[in-house]
Amino acid sequence: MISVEAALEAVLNLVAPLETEKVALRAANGRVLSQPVRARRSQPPFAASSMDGYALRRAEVEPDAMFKVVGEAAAGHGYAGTLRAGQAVRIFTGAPVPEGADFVVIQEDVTRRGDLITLGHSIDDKDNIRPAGGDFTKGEDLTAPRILRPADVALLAAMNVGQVPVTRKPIIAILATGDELVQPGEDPGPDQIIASNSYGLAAMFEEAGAEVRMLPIARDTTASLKQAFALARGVDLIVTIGGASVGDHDLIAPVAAELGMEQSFYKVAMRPGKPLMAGKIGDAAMIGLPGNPVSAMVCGAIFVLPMLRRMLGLTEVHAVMREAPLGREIGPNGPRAHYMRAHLRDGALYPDDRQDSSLLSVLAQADALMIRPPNEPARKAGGLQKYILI
Ligand SMILES: Nc1nc2c(c(=O)[nH]1)N[C@H]1C(S)=C(S)[C@@H](COP(=O)(O)OP(=O)(O)OC[C@H]3O[C@@H](n4cnc5c(N)ncnc54)[C@H](O)[C@@H]3O)O[C@H]1N2
Ligand code: MOO
Repeated sequence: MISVEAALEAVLNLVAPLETEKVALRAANGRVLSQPVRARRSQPPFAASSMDGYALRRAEVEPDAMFKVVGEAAAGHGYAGTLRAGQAVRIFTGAPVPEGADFVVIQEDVTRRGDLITLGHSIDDKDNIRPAGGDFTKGEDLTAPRILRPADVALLAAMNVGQVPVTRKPIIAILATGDELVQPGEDPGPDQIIASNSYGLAAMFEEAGAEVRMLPIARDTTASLKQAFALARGVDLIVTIGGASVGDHDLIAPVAAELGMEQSFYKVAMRPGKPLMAGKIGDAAMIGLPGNPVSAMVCGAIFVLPMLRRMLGLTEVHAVMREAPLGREIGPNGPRAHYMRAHLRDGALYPDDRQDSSLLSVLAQADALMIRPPNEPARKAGGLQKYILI
């Protein structure tokens, strides 16, 4: 049995960043920008008014000063001429500030009669002009790698970038095994249950940027498993669920070995998740998750998501570790690191009383996995406890 840390290092060594593809800006949200992208223009491209009012010369601003309105500048339609002494140009938000002007008086501070304006008595010092390139300048980079958020998409659009270089989506095959399993919506026999893990894991991986190929459920026979593995050809990562333990029907390890799997480890000092295995089958990485639903989901979060992030070319691949005070006392931990389903209440962490690895209802209600190191002694409430959000 190896430690969680050693297992994490081993699974990360099984994968590498994938190649770049270009996608249309409309398809870029949530993808990982793989290379820096250069702004193709400055924004704003010209000094622009930030208010509706009158453009004129700052040096001429004083109470009761009068100006002649000689034209108009609107967004998309600038004033072609040059402003001279005693002149003003009617201007609107977003319009280019005319040559010769360096100040915009908001219209609330002006009285207009015909084409003459008179300034009021309390004009702000602020020029109401956004300088050219004040947001970004041509040639400036949006740095990579980063997961593109809606704000990044807006920025890329403003930079006039229509095609975005992103990391190709990792393709993950999910292979559930077990005679007891049927798909949701089917009619289970009296000894059967629904293959819930595949759906939870698919959702988890897709949310993190993978393309998931859901394989048919393999029966507990060598032939059925081999058939399912064959359907996984060409994927980047094969995730098996169940059949990982030591029972007579736990066939993942022997079948994977027959298919040429180079195993990097089997069994991790972690709870839940002990019978985890990982390795390579041909060019694909493979990770075998335990079948218990909570074990599968916890191992998905702790091991598969970091693998996925590495494939996506991200540099921060590990789950974000946080700390909060423990809300109640807890007994001593056993020899495996314990990933306990916990609730966050008023900033403190309360582990659920029920920690059996079959309880999806408890997992679904939990906010966090609090992480206890192996053999940790009993602890009182109040001390800081490490956790990750789920
Ligand atoms: N003698 C021992 N027995 C077990 C040990 C052990 O060390 N010695 N380890 C236990 C631990 S810990 C775990 S975890 C499980 C893992 O076993 P497997 O990975 O072989 O999983 P299965 O036996 O196939 O299934 C366990 C459990 O999960 C249900 N299951 C399986 N797949 C799915 C799925 N896709 N969706 C929903 N539920 C699923 C399955 O019906 C079983 O109830 O082994 C312990 N045993
Ligand atoms: O490790 Mo098992 O995953 O404790 O239920």
